[in-house]
Amino acid sequence: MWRRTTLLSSLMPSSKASLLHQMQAAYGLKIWGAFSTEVLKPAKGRIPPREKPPFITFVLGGPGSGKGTQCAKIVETFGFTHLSAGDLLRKEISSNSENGAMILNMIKEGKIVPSDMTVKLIQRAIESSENDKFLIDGFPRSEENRQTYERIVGEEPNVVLFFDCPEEEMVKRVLSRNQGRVDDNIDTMRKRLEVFTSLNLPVINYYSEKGKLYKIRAVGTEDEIFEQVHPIFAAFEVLK
Ligand SMILES: Nc1ncnc2c1ncn2[C@@H]1O[C@H](COP(=O)(O)OP(=O)(O)OP(=O)(O)O)[C@@H](O)[C@H]1O
Ligand SMILES: Nc1ccn([C@@H]2O[C@H](COP(=O)(O)O)[C@@H](O)[C@H]2O)c(=O)n1
Ligand SMILES: [Mg+2]
Repeated sequence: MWRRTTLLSSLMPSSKASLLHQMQAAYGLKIWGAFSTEVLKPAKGRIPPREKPPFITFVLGGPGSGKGTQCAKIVETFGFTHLSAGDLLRKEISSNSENGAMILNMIKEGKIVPSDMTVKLIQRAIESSENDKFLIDGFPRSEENRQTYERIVGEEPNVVLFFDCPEEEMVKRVLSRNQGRVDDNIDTMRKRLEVFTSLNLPVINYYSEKGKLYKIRAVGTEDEIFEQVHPIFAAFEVLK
């Protein structure tokens, strides 16, 4: 659903907007092309609509496996926009949103926040960016996350990275992270590891079966790990 339909309808005469809404209901929002020529001139300050879906990479791995660290390197080298699902949820807490208290409790417990909330935050962040390539870090964490994204956004990821790291190493990294996160303690870490095994591993297997998964051995120095990541994106740059 990269059609920015709310934005789109607000740029149209009301008769067209109403037609757009009827067609959205009838055709499940797959109608961007029909209206795209009408909105090529964006209003001042508005982001122009995309002509094609953005390039999406899901970045998976257990807590402390180094997803955020490697995403920063991919951003620097390949110009992606990094969207960490956890960071988007933490921002919701600090912006005093109505769901903030519930999200904070879920994060303290290492539990997965209701999928439609997370997907909408991701979708909003993508739609408000002019970039056409994104790293979605820490998502999908469960089959329900994955299916909700597909239902709401209507697209599949182009690539899925999996940072595969031994548990002892992940525990060591998280407990020495020192960034003041409420979930960086041994009790929550145990729960997060359980959630990773029971809910996230099935998603990783799903993408493996679909041939979309790139498994990275996430041990060694940050640069050594990035040496495995670099060729994946370099290949996609060549294909563009
Ligand atoms: N290769 C590495 N070797 C040692 N420490 C590392 C390595 N990569 C990252 N770290 C450190 O480990 C900690 C966790 O890394 P990072 O925040 O990138 O993990 P994450 O997968 O995003 O974790 P979370 O799911 O909890 O957000 C950080 O303090 C980071 O500096
Ligand atoms: N898809 C997601 C991602 C994260 N959460 C919650 O946020 C916590 C921290 O996530 P990090 O990726 O920053 O480690 C995580 O433990 C969950 O509580 C979520 O619900 N759904
Ligand atoms: Mg992270």
